[in-house]
Amino acid sequence: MISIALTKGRLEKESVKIFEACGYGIEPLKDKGRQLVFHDTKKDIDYFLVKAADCVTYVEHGVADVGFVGKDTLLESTNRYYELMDLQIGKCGFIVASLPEKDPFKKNTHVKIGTKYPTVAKQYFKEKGMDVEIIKIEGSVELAPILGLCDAIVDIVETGSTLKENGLIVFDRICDISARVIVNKASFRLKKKEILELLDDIGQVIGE
Ligand SMILES: Nc1ncnc2c1ncn2[C@@H]1O[C@H](COP(=O)(O)OP(=O)(O)OP(=O)(O)O)[C@@H](O)[C@H]1O
Ligand SMILES: O=P(O)(O)OC[C@H]1O[C@H](OP(=O)(O)OP(=O)(O)O)[C@H](O)[C@@H]1O
Repeated sequence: MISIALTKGRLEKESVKIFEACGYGIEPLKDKGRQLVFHDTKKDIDYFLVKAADCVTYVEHGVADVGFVGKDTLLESTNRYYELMDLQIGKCGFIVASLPEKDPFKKNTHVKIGTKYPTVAKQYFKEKGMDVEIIKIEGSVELAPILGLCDAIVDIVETGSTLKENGLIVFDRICDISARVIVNKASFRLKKKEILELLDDIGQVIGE
């Protein structure tokens, strides 16, 4: 038996599609109501639906053998797991953005960056040789430079419509993001055959 922690929300539907394409018995997840634990109707697999950061926690603690989670979340976490596959779903990117007149790279004084991703932001500006103040924000990050909480933001962009509708522009693209398969280190030793089979099945449907 293996257990898989799936990130609920944006990655959920596309994750379910992958298991469907693999021919797994994932139907219970398609009509789930408020249920959070599911057993595959064809394979010996349990699925849990969790928030992104918790997906990493469950995998690190070995409660889930495998996790499907965005690279954005992994970049903010520790790395006490194996990252074994790019699922090619949940594609988006990290950017630095602000109002056109608030270019953070042209400011000579103290620069404040609002973000849900402090580790990524800190690392990025450190590499640029800029000593910035990071202000942690939990959501609606685009509001922060508009209201004057910060000079610029580090956030996720997918279609670009949130930035556009709020009058913000991109000053730099930090990196691409997509969902990854992570695996608990001990599980990979103890359940290697089952996990490799799973990765092989997924790899075939996503064309890796
Ligand atoms: N436009 C996007 N905005 C945010 N995340 C996206 C986007 N497109 C893909 N993703 C991916 O989907 C994952 C889950 O995002 P989702 O918004 O569902 O949850 P969240 O970031 O934890 O936010 P919330 O606190 O609103 O649940 C992200 O970690 C990221 O990898
Ligand atoms: O480029 P787009 O397609 O417009 O997507 C980007 C937006 O999506 C995310 O926010 P989310 O919807 O997760 O809400 P949040 O503000 O609660 O983080 C992200 O933080 C951006 O605000």
